[in-house]
Amino acid sequence: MTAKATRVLVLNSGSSSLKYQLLDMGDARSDNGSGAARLAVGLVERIGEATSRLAHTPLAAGGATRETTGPIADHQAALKAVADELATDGLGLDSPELAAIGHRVVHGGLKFTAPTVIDDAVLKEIERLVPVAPLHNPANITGIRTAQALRPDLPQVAVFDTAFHTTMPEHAARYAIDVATADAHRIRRYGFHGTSHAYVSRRTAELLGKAPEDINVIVLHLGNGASASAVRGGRCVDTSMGLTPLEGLVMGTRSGDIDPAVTFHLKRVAGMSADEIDELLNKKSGLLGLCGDNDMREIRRRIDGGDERAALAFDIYIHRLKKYIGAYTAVLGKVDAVTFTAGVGENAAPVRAAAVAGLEELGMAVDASLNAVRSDEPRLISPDYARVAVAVVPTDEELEIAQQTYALVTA
Ligand SMILES: Nc1ncnc2c1ncn2[C@@H]1O[C@H](COP(=O)(O)OP(=O)(O)O)[C@@H](O)[C@H]1O
Ligand SMILES: CC(=O)OP(=O)(O)O
Ligand SMILES: [Mg+2]
Repeated sequence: MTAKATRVLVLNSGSSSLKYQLLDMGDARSDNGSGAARLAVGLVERIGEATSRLAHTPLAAGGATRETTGPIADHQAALKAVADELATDGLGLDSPELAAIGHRVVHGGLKFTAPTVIDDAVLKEIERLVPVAPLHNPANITGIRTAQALRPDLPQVAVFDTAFHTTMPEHAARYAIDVATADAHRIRRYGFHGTSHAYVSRRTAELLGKAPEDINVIVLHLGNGASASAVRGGRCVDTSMGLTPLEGLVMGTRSGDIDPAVTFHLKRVAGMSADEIDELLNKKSGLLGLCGDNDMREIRRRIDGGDERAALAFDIYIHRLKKYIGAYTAVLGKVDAVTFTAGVGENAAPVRAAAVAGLEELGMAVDASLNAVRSDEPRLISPDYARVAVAVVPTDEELEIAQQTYALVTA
């Protein structure tokens, strides 16, 4: 590596999307107080459909967003299109300034507790975990293989969603099922969105002017996938997702918690196969299954227009969220902050207001005018008198992945 190689490309491959950022980790023009400068950011969405869309913003080259629409068949084609966009701005993947490529990998099992340079053995292990992250690990693997083909000489680093949760105590990580069966098949609660929970809990401490070691935080990561975590002194002690990203909160298309007997019932009574039930619970449930829409913006529009199905879906979503706030208050004993993050948590003021409504006895409240403020900055939305701070902290998985990747390859 030359002394000039200070850039990191971060790839966050979702089931049907690819988010990316190119960052300069040694640039004084930091735009986020981290010592890192964003050179380009973008998103490819609806991969595999006829209406794929690539939105690319070359921040280093003037900043105007370029949009391209048209079919992008798979994650390999998506990454190639992104590489072309970057090359147009003189930020191509062939640059000698690129130090590494950092990949979000959703399931790392128990083996990976820290960022890891990817070799054949690491890739094999990520492949072995596909059955427990069927929507995510395959996309992550395609991203890694495509990036390796484009820059075989560069270190590729995996940053795992599961890593932050490996501190969970056994009593939170184990399911109450036969131990021999669980151990034989590595069935336990792993948790996901860990990079976000780690980043957001740390930023919450900063917002409160405290050290992460000195506070307890409940983080509510509400995106298309959604999860809650209980963080004591900077370490995760419980989280709502489990063996797979299906457990826990109501999500865009996933059911979250259900009685496991629903699955046998569907098999025995409705004659559904395991794959059909998997598809039902992961892709046709949650808000989408309840009301036909998975985007919270659309659901709020429908509620404002008097739509009762949308209102019931919203109420079910909020009821589950409230249960987890209560549960994690009990797990932590003392809560210093409840922090909302990700697409819904950062943008949907009605979700924040409804989730915290009626929790005054727990010391939690939301100030309506603070909650209505739109901002990209971390901020408090609780009134001064509230014992527990309620905060909105925009997540930045890409920055966190870039920092962990750069630290590893420059160590
Ligand atoms: N202005 C907004 N108001 C309400 N919800 C929003 C808004 N913007 C985005 N969202 C919600 O955020 C979701 C996407 O969140 P995001 O964290 O980007 O998810 P993911 O990373 O899982 O794709 C959308 O599906 C939508 O429901
Ligand atoms: C793990 C997970 O659910 O990720 P996402 O929210 O990106 O789907
Ligand atoms: Mg996400």
